[in-house]
Amino acid sequence: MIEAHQLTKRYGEKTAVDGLDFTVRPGAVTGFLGPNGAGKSTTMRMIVGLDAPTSGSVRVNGRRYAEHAAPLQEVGALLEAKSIHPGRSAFNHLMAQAHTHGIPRRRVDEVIELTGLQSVARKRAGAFSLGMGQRLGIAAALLGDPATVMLDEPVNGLDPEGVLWIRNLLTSLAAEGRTVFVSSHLMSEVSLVADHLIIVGRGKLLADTTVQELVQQAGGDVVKVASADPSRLRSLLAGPGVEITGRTGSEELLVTGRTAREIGLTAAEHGIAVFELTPRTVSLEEAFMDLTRDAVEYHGTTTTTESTETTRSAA
Ligand SMILES: Nc1ncnc2c1ncn2[C@@H]1O[C@H](COP(=O)(O)OP(=O)(O)OP(=O)(O)O)[C@@H](O)[C@H]1O
Repeated sequence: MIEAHQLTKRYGEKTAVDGLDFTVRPGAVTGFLGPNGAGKSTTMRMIVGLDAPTSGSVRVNGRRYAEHAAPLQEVGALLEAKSIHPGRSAFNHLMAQAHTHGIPRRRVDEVIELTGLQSVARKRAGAFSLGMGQRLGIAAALLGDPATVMLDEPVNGLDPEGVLWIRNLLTSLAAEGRTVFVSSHLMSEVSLVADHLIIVGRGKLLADTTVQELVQQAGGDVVKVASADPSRLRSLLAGPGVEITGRTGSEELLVTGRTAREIGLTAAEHGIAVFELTPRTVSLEEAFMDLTRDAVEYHGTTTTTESTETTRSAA
């Protein structure tokens, strides 16, 4: 369990983390999302005591990191890939850590197997590919068999096989009842593994939600319907919780709050010919971008110039 309370970090004039309140619970994967520079890495460094909060606090499994007698057994973290002595073998790197923390050699063998490093464990870590380096970092994070596992951008630069491996690992760690906290700036990646989402922008909490709720908030599922009589269909479909958008003069309507089946049946009942009926799920990426738009530091330029008219009925 990770509990942040009004967690704040300033570097001079810059507020990197701004009054964050959140709880990361055991038994689930929680995604920590935000655009570049949102404060994710700074937050994670404070969780493991590598940076001190300017104000506020963060606790892991009920205590501040420094208050734990055996912190490696409480929280395992992958914060920066390849922060390893390049001349040392993977095995020796893990053994050195195990020694200093009173962890038996058996556990070193276990994490080497768990991360699929058996064949390269005796090779110099300096010669490792990015993927192997990530696996070694994860092996080190899991060494203390910690109840809380925290990974900063673990899939960065990995090939598809490595990405899949990390996804499966995160899911199984959560299934074992651990607290799993994983950061990314890619919604598409996190949504595949995370049950819960904590979204930040410019150091502030933007959402503490689930994938499903986020889609709902972003307008839920939309159905596109093209018909012979859009204005009649529009009034037939109107009702509580229904939103209908359509360009003037177009035969297409975008409907939220009615299923494709309901729309098809209504059209058939009233003899309105339908040319197209397409359910469209709001992409998570769109929902995420909507939420973080104001928090992104550097924007590209895009413009939309469609004129639309909206029928919205009160829920
Ligand atoms: N040691 C530091 N000194 C000064 N500013 C810092 C320091 N560390 C981070 N920052 C600033 O704080 C903000 C948050 O940075 P942080 O690395 O935590 O963001 P992030 O969400 O992890 O971003 P990314 O996805 O790019 O890694 C950024 O504007 C960054 O420039």
